[in-house]
Amino acid sequence: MLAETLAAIRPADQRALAEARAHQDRLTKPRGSLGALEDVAIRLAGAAGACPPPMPSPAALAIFAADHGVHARGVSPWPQEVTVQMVANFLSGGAVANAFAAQAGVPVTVVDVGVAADLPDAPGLVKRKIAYGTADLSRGPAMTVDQAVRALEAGIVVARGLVAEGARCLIAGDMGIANTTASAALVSVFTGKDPAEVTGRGTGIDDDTHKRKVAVVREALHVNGLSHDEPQPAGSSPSEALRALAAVGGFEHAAIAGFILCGAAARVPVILDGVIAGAGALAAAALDPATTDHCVAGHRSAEPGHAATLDHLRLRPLIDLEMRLGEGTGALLAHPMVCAAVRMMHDVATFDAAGVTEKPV
Ligand SMILES: O=C(O)c1ccc[n+]([C@@H]2O[C@H](COP(=O)([O-])O)[C@@H](O)[C@H]2O)c1
Ligand SMILES: Cc1cc2nc[nH]c2cc1C
Repeated sequence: MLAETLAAIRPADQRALAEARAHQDRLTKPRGSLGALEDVAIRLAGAAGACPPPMPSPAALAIFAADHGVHARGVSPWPQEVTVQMVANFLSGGAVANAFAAQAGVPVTVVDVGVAADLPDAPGLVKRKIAYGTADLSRGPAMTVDQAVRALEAGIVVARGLVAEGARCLIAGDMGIANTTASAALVSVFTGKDPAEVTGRGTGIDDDTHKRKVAVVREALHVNGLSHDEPQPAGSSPSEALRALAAVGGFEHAAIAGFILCGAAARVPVILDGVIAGAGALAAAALDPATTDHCVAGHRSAEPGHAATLDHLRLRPLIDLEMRLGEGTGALLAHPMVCAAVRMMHDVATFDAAGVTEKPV
């Protein structure tokens, strides 16, 4: 299923990109006056291979939840059971993601890919547990390659299902206590930045804990034979990318990578959230660099590894509100902006059609 998905991914269509740029310039507004929104509209035209691109609506949010063996190293101030408790909160509609999703009119699916507890069946819950949390990435590989592939495929299956139900925009969210440690390790490996530059304070840690967290990320790279000095060259070796993802990632990172790959293969745009979704996108891009052409950066998280991620992927975030929650919240806020950008391509009159005089050249 992974190979089939990778084989279906195409880069941005150059003709649609050129057509979209030319169309933008004929619309009744000064050229460039919509700033980054113009880039989003053009980007989605390239991704869809059509100008104007289809409306990225309705959207669907999937929150991938999992636990992390590295929690035992004291890298998060929160107890591990908060992951399963927040899953219950998502399912009963009480989390921030639910409020933002309701505001944006987006349905929420929660996917258990590795929560360290058994979950009862519930509407809105997809059960694809690979294991009860990863192994401690600072002592050895967090996942086997087989587990990583199964998590990637869980993300693909979820994305396929949402697209089959009519979603025309996918939003990737996450939940997993300690997952900013795995994110930092992935960001370091895939961008080549030193762990000290890309390891942040996650849910909020003091200076001593932050020092320990950086050391844990360094150990994780060392023990797994990975180096930030030799980042996985994007796409040049999918098997090395997969090994790196398995070694220092989490089940939710792998599932998010699969979710993004499936969106790209189906030509359905994916709005990325914060550093966890970003780390998943780095892994997806390392498996096939064309994947990024189908992604929009919803926001920039306060987590330092996220800025490094967006720079590496050459993605410009739509929103920067110093948020660092995850769950898909930043991407949900960006969705109406992405829709507005595309609607502009459909609805705005050209200078010719509206009889508005163009600026003399
Ligand atoms: O999305 C982000 O950029 C982000 C930044 C910091 C924290 N989080 C969330 O906080 C949790 C992980 O934080 P921590 O400190 O336990 O590693 C996890 O559930 C994430 O969704 C998310
Ligand atoms: C309460 C809480 C909610 C979250 N949502 C995403 N990560 C989270 C981490 C905590 C601790």
